[in-house]
Amino acid sequence: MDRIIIRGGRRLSGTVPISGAKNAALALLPCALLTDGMLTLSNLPRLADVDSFGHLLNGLGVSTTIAGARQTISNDRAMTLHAGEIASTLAPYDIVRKMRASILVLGPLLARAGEASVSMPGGCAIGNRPIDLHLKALEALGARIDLAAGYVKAIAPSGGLTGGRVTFPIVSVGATENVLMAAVLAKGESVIENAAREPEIADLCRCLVAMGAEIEGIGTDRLLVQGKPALHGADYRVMPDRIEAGSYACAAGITGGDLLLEGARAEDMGAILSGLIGAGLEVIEEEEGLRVRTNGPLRALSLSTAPYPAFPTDMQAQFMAMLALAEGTSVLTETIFENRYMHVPELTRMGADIEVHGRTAMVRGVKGLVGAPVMATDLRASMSLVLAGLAAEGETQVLRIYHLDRGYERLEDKLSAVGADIERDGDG
Ligand SMILES: CC(=O)N[C@H]1[C@@H](OP(=O)(O)OP(=O)(O)OC[C@H]2O[C@@H](n3ccc(=O)[nH]c3=O)[C@H](O)[C@@H]2O)O[C@H](CO)[C@@H](O)[C@@H]1O
Ligand SMILES: C=C(OP(=O)(O)O)C(=O)O
Repeated sequence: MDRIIIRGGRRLSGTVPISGAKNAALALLPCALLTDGMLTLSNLPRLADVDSFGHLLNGLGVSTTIAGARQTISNDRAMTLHAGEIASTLAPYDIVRKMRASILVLGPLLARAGEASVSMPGGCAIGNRPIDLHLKALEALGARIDLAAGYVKAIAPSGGLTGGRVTFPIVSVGATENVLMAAVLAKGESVIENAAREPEIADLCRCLVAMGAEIEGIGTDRLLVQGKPALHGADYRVMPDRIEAGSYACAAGITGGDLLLEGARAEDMGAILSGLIGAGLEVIEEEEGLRVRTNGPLRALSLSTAPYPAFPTDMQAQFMAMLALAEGTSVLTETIFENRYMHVPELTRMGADIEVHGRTAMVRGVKGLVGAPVMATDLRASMSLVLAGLAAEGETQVLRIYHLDRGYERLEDKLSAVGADIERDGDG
């Protein structure tokens, strides 16, 4: 198993190309199931999750062809997906357990093929992560759902799904995406209230519209969908990854650096940028992207995660690493996932002073961190350890980096190019 070795203490400066967004790509890929036309997705990041999703779709009868792959650091990979027919409606445990987002084939399969059997994703390191809201929303469109032997078995009525009203009791990104992809092929009108407003949902909506769907309220918490009998193929470019961009912004902050995040979009990153500015960084919108640079010492701040447009849970761990070196005490509150502080004991081993009480973490800034072998159990926690390693004195080894490969494209290449001393080693 690979490990990442970082010798810290170098100031980062230069340009980091921001890849297509993992969380947008994982919602766009299943759109291929909604049409017998060709869907071409460009700016698709090279990530383990994207590959896994491709394999999942192949098993359902979707052909996937990579086009325009340029072997350069600035990613521009396109994939053409074609589901002439749905060959299978089964999403097996072996793939779903690797990638929770596999549940996003449920809505499209039901809508197009009238049935689906998808392994229950189960919990994961950051929390319990139930799928009850996905299932209730699909039931509101007429689906009959049974849980048996670890699988969700869903069947549409004989005439297909019908439009319905869905009011989510809490905001769920995945459940909003699933019901949206079902509603675009349901008969009649659907209303989705308290929909998630994450930019990745708007990206999904825009792709569906390009495929012939009719959706009003894009970017708001009330989506109105007029179902269509069929959708057609389209070409769509995946939005830039705001979480990857935010992570590299923290790399600039923690190393006292100056990075141009090429392709990053300020309009998707309001709360992240406010957090960076609150921590004492300078953020400048430039033609090519966002420049983030240090402007004096890092400052403590208080952050609470919540659904978009508030501060994203997917940035909490990276900010915590950066704030571990800020002047003063920061208070971070995690309101989305019940177990998203697994980086804390590892950061503490590197010299951070962090105390967790329930959902709140008190981060008392320290003068410096010290390199150590560390291990994390999820994607963003792993990134927080990489960030800590970039600033730490001496060598940090990050183990179990398969988590990083799920969500950060060419991490070592991108960081080396801006001055980090980082390498991947094959024996971790
Ligand atoms: C692939 C993808 O896009 N993943 C993102 C997506 O995950 P995901 O879509 O899984 O997250 P949700 O927005 O659904 O989860 C939000 C909260 O709702 C709860 N919940 C969710 C569904 C449900 O049926 N029942 C229920 O109780 C969850 O346990 C969690 O506490 O949004 C999260 C919150 O922004 C991000 O951290 C993930 O990176
Ligand atoms: C939690 C995340 O992803 P997923 O929902 O795919 O586990 C993430 O991207 O931080």
